[in-house]
Amino acid sequence: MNANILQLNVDETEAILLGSRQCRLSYDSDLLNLSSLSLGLTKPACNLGAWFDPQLSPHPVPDRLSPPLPHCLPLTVPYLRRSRNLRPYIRHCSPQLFKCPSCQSPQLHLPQLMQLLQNPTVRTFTHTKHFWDCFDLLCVRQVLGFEVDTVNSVQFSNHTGYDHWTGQVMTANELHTLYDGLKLNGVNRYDYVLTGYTRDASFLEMVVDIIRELKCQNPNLVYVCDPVMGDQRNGDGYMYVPEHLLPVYKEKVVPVADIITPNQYEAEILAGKKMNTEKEALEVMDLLHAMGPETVVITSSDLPSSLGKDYLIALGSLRKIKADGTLVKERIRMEIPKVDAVFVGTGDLFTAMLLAWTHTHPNNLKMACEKTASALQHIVRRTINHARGKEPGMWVGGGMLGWGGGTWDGWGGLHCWVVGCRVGWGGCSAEGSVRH
Ligand SMILES: Nc1ncnc2c1ncn2[C@@H]1O[C@H](COP(=O)(O)OP(=O)(O)O)[C@@H](O)[C@H]1O
Ligand code: PXP
Repeated sequence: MNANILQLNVDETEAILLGSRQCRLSYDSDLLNLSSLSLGLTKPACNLGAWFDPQLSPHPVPDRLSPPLPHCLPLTVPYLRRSRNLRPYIRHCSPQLFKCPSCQSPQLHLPQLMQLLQNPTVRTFTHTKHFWDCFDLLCVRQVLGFEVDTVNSVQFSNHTGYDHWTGQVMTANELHTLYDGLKLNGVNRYDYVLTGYTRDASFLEMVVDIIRELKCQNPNLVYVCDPVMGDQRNGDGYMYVPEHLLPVYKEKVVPVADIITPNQYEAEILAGKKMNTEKEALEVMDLLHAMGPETVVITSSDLPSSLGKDYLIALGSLRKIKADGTLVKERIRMEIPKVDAVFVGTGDLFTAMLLAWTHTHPNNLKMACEKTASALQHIVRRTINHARGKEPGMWVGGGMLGWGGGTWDGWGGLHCWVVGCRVGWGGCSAEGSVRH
């Protein structure tokens, strides 16, 4: 767990039992014994998908798990391979057992990325295969089991943090045409809409119109807005979208959003107030709540951390009035170990993860934020290790999957619409994402 930067949550530790039906049925105890840990199993779930990552293989292999883990897992693979839906994902899988050279304990080696999807189908009208969107979509759709339709709000050569970039910006008319297609087919019912980078004011206004319409279709729709506008560089804020987008976000977009995920700079310009202290940060979040959203998460800030300068602070705030009229308020502060590099697109990933985890923990913002931050931490560390040559390529699969390790139940048929950008041509390599 330490190696994967996870903390044991005593209230909610998730365990997964893999094996043939016979093997699973033979395990009838309510307690799972793992080395010195005993986990009580309260809510079994089955057939939800499985992720294997060699980085996660327990070390040393616990000897009190029954049946022993090294025997159980290789048995599982042929069993899973028999399922028609799962076969394509595991046909290259050849699990092997080998002995750890140092301690001689049995180790299980599985291919680095093996994913079994709960909902393998996807209705996608604009397919994106490029880095950041690919990352977010993989994250939400493939790893966490959502069906996602994507719209490329822009298609750029690279991130706009670079000195030069080229590409196309989608117009409001083009977005409307796509949406019309969905409407004509009667497939415009979504559970979530997530928007990220956009740089055209009329496009943003069209997004708002569409969200209003989608909310009529499904009054429970949750709109998650990452108001991507700018960031701090060397202590000064700067915009990477045209400045006239700010009033559109303030007056039109944020008021229809349910969850917003600005960074410190974006929170300050939206609220029209600087946050130099935690007290001011809480005031900024209150101002943002007053604009509309029930949930505000400031994804990073340079507020001082009690743990020292190597930590960055993220803040969350939930403010909602329940049906009985009572006001629910929750504030969260996370101290996140800083990795000494500048990452781009982490905000996108944070928002995608938060969407997924608030879905799983609708009444527990703290848990959703912790799981999101944990994933981000794992991924930025792997990214930097890879960039420094300490880890092999294709970290994306291992990084994302390494952190999950749980079971997810009850996620059938959710639809999510992502309006974001398509950036870069580098495929899933880490180099494109780190600027020193
Ligand atoms: N240098 C870093 N070290 C550790 N974590 C980081 C770093 N940069 C980003 N992150 C992670 O990514 C999340 C979002 O980053 P942030 O910079 O706020 O996004 P953006 O400015 O792109 O919206 C943070 O909450 C943190 O978990
Ligand atoms: N520029 C473009 C083209 C982007 O796609 C994004 C992320 O969506 C950004 C800037 C903002 O990136 P960051 O998450 O690093 O703030």
